[in-house]
Amino acid sequence: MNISFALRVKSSKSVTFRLLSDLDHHFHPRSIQQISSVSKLVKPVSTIKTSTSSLSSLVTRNLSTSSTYKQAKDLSENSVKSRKMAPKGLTSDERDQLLKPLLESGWKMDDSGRDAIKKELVFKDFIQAFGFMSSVALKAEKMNHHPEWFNCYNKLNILLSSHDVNGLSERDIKLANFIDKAWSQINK
Ligand SMILES: C[C@H](O)[C@H](O)[C@H]1CNC2=NC(N)=NC(=O)C2=N1
Repeated sequence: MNISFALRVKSSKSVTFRLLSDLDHHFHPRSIQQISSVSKLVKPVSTIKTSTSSLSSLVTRNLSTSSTYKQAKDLSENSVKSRKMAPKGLTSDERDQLLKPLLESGWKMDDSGRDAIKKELVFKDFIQAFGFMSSVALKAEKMNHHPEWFNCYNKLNILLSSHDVNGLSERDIKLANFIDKAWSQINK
């Protein structure tokens, strides 16, 4: 009588062991020895399966309830949020690439020592100046980034800097470019 049994090994291919027995159904000692050495090496798939699933549920159960896990989770979420939210100033590369063209088109570095840019615009009259200010104001509000400006009749002095980084940021570049584009439309 021959007995065969299958064991699923890592490659998930089942390996069949055929146990040979002699006529009076005694298993050859070699077969017994073979089974015991193999069975020590490989757990039956069902055991592996149940242990894996119970292990994973055990881990999940522990993880989700442990306060350390929760703290770690909150910390990582906050750090992602804070990384997203943290305002940053202009890098030196950005100053070369983004600020330089503005300085060549009439913007000047503020001479009070602040890291800020300024520009004076002269309009036909007060109404044109105020209308321009209104269009810039809408953009500033939308960006949540506001100019510091002074208007006297048809003159408008604009200063841009980012209070939250105490200096120039990409938001100032963006608003300055918007202002230049709006100015060019008035002076077509
Ligand atoms: C509370 C409000 O969102 C902040 O003060 C915004 C508003 N507008 C701003 N404008 C400017 N220029 N810099 C800022 O840092 C800034 N921050």
